[in-house]
Amino acid sequence: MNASLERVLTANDLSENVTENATVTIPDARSIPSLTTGRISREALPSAAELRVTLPVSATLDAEICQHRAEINAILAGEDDRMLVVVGPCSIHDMKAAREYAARLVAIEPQVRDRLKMVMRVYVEKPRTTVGWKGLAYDPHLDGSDDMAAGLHQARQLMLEINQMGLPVATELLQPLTAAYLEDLLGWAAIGARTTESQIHREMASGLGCAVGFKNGTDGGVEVAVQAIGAAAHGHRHFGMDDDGRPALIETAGNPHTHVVLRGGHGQPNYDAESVAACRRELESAGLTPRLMVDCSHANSRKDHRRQSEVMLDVLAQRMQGDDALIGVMLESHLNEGKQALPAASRLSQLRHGVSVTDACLGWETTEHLLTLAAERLRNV
Ligand SMILES: O=C[C@H](O)[C@H](O)COP(=O)(O)O
Ligand SMILES: C=C(OP(=O)(O)O)C(=O)O
Repeated sequence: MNASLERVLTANDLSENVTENATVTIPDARSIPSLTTGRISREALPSAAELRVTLPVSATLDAEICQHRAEINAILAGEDDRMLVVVGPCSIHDMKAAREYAARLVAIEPQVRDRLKMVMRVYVEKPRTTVGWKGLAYDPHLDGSDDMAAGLHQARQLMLEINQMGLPVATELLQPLTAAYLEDLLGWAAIGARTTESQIHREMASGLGCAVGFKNGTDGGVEVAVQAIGAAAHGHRHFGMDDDGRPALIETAGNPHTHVVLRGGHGQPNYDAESVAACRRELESAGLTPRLMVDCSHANSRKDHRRQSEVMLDVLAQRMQGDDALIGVMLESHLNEGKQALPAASRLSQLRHGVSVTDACLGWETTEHLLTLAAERLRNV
C-alpha cells in the first residue's frame, strides 16, 4: 500500500516552519488510522466487473435467465396463471448442501411446472435484528474471519451453478454495493422488512432487471411496501458504484415488475383473507395493480417452521376461491427441518448437514409434499 503522498504545499498550508513552495513528505491520509472515524482497517476486494470476468455468464445462460424473468413478470402481470414459489433455505452456509437442495428441486420441477414457477432462495446476505452471522457473502468460513472476497466468489459461483441446473435464483439484496456482483444472475429479488422503507434500496430496485418483492415492515405495516413499489417504478439518478468500483451517479429506468410480500409483523400474521383484502385496498387506492406474495415464514408462521404448511394451504385456498392478487408464496425450507446454532470456529465440524443456521426451516419431505399438493390443487381449480 502507498504509505505516503508527496505534494507541493500551497500558501494555505504555510506555517512558520515551512517556506513557500517547499516540498515535504506528508502521510497519506488513506494509510493512517483516523482519530475522527471508527474505521479500523480496510481491505481491497475485487470489483464486480472483475468477478464477472472470473465467473462469466454464457450467452446461452443469459438467455435462460431472461426467459425465467419473463415468466415471472408474466405471472405478476396476470398473463400466466401459475403461482410463483420462492423456496429454499433461510440462508446458505454450505455450498454442498445448497447444491444437493437445488438438485432435489430440479428433480421435482417437471411434476409441478404446469402450475408452479419455482425459484430457489439462495440467500447469501442476512439482515440481523442486532448482531449475528451476516451470511455466506460476508463470512463464508463461518468463523468470523469475514473473508468477503471468497464469500462473493462462492455466492456468484453457487448462483451460476443453480442457474445452470435450470433453476432461477432468488435472493435478498441487502447491501446495495453487493448487488452489482450478483444481479445478472437473479430471477427475483427481495427487499427485506428492515430495508423496504430505505430510499437507497428503492433506488437500487428501480435499476434491477428482475422482479422485486418488497416485504412489509417488521411492525406489520404494509404502507411502506406500497410506497416502495411507487418509488421503485420511477427512474432515479442516485449515488452508487460503477462495475469497476468507482463512485458514480447511476441513472435507472424504473422497475415496473414489483409486488408486496406479506410476512406478518410483531408476532402477528397477515396472510388471512382480511389482511390480504386490506393490502389489496391499499394498493388499489395508490393506483397500483394488486399483486401479493405471502411469505409463509417469519411472523406469518409465528417463527414456528411447522406452521408454514398451514399458511401455505390457507393462501392456496384463498387463491382457489378466486383471489388472483395472490400471485405467490415463499417457503423457508432446507434438506432437514429446524435450525441449529452456529458453533464456535473450533467446533464447526459439529454442524449438522442441511440444517439452517438462521431461521428454522421445513424439511425436504414436507416441502416436496406441499409443492406437489399445491400443484395438484391448482390443477383442479
Ligand atoms: O430471515 C431471517 C431472520 O429472520 C432475519 O435475518 C433476522 O434474524 P435475527 O433476528 O436472528 O437477527
Ligand atoms: C430476512 C428475511 O425476511 P424479512 O425481511 O421478512 O425478515 C428473509 O426472508 O430471509
